[in-house]
Amino acid sequence: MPDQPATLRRDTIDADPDMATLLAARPHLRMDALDGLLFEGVPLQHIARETGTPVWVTGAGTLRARYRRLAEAMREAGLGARIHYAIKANDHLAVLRVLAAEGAGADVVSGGELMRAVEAGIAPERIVFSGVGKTAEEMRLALRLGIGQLNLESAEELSLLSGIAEAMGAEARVALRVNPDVDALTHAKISTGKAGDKFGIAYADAAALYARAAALPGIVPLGFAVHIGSQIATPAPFRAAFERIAALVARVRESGHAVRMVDCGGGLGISYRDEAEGSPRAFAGAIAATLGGLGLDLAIEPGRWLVGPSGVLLTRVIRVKQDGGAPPFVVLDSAMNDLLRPSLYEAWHGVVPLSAADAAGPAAPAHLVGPVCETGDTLARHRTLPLLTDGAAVAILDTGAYGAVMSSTYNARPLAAQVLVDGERWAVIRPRQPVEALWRDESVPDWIGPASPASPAE
Ligand SMILES: Cc1ncc(COP(=O)(O)O)c(C=O)c1O
Ligand SMILES: N[C@@H](CCCC[NH3+])C(=O)O
Repeated sequence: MPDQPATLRRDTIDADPDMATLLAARPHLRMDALDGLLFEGVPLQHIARETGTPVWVTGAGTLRARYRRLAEAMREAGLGARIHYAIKANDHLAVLRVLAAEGAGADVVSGGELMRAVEAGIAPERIVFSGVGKTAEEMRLALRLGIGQLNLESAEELSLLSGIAEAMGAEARVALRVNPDVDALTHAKISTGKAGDKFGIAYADAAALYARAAALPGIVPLGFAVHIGSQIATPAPFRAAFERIAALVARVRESGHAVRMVDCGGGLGISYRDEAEGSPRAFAGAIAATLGGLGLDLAIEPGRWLVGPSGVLLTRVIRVKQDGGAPPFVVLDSAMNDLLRPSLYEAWHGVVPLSAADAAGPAAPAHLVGPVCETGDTLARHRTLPLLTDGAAVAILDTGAYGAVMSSTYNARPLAAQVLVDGERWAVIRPRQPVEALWRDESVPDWIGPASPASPAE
């Protein structure tokens, strides 16, 4: 009889793909005999030494190359689809600027993201505002700025927006986000298009709501939007969702309403370990096969696929804590407050030493954990990794999406520095947060009084 549930007893070690295999799949990374791990043209050990660790590194050249691959796949499929980068994945102004220079618009989910996108120079008419909880204030801001489109997720939101637009004498260009009830075949926490998920308007209600939107003051219905989830590896779920949207478009048009556009959302997955990377061609093919011949303006909202592989997190070993005969705990100077994905989704990220000197021996079982006071504070658990000793520096791969943006300062850990690499150049794009910044905006009411000089027992 097991004395604990199986999930708690897990002690098997997953074999990591070898480093050569990991690097071969990532053309922006290369191990050089002299300079160690190069990101584009920059030795990562220089960055780790000069800025300290942990530090997030993003590659501008890599971002551009990925954007171009995606845009090319859309063109090849005969789709003039606009690309609205989902800035939640990585909203640093420099990242936004690099992608905007390539022609990207933005998909935002808050007033803050809207203001960030505008601050980065993205024209408001190239911005789409999604999300289930837009406030009246955010709607006013969007209309005041002249946003391109609001993707609405409920009848309640539609009524509110109509009233606000009418009062402002504005016209809100709107798409209805539909929940197609399709299984995205991804992690349950990042599935968004199944009935019961909080996102989108129930498929059965969408046609009637569109007709209502057409009759409401201040509302210009453009079409529909769909986004079924994130980290989707195969085209089948996309295709299933787009087929349902195509049927909806036909039905709504038959009833006499114009449908001009469909926003096909994001969700294209990347290869973290050895899974297949989501294919832009297959994604574009799924759109073309279902929505391509309908005379629609098309748009997509990719996040992870563009930025995920374009970033790494550099971190250093504080100490190796032996655990009897069990795999040691390699305690890093980064933690779940920096990179939350492994703790939140048991996500797997590749780990590569920054140079030969950072690997003290052949691969051995280990758990890579952070210093945060949580058992779940793990970055790479149950792994076989090159032998890491105190002071060794490693890169945690594919952290460009949902990495720095999901950081917190839990355990009074300041936000890590950020660096942008571009070919052989690099620059700090956000310094490490000074620890004093953590309490700079806090105040203690006068009536609380000073701290006691000694404890009551003394
Ligand atoms: C509405 C919407 N669009 C786009 C995205 C971007 O998704 P991904 O990063 O998986 O491409 C998301 C996040 O899941 C989203 O909620
Ligand atoms: N944060 C998630 C993705 C959420 C996508 C946004 N709806 C991840 O890291 O995988």
